[in-house]
Amino acid sequence: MIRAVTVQARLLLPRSYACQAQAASRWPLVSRKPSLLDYLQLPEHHGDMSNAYPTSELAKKSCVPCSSKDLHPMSEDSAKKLLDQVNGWELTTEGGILKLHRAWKVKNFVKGLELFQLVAAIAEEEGHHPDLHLVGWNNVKIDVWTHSVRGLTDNDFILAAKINHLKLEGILSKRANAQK
Ligand SMILES: C[C@H](O)[C@H](O)[C@H]1CNC2=NC(N)=NC(=O)C2=N1
Repeated sequence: MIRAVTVQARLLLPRSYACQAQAASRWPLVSRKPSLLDYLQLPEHHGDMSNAYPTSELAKKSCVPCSSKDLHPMSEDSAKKLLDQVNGWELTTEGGILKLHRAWKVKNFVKGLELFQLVAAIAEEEGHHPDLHLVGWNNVKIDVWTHSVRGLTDNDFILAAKINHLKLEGILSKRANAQK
């Protein structure tokens, strides 16, 4: 009985990637559900290393608690300087609040929810959460900002960089992304 409870608990609790890898290695391969690790990709080494390296550095960092008194919103200039480390993300301002924004077209509604699940696992691990939108059944939009300071902090760029390392081949609409 204890084993059954343990197994149930393992499936439900968010866990760090390393734990997940270890846990996944112990599961019978026959019916292993894809874990978050199946969707994580390390940045491939392209010819041009100009912005592959900084992004992986950013993605290796961890967010600090948003309740920290040392957290302050960064200026728009500071945010612009960090943008080249988070490919595909742009700055937007909504209600006077500076945010990071990115949009994807996914294969279908369920794949959009799968993407949300992958992002949620990172957010829970980091204690830092994005605003998730799934509109017109296959358009995912994600906004990232630090609510406690009503602006952008390093936490937001770390979260965006980690999201950028998700392997999304099976989730994104091939047609839409081929056009990019
Ligand atoms: C107590 C806990 O740190 C806060 O509620 C966290 C949760 N996740 C968060 N996520 C974001 N994006 N901003 C926050 O201010 C924030 N605060």
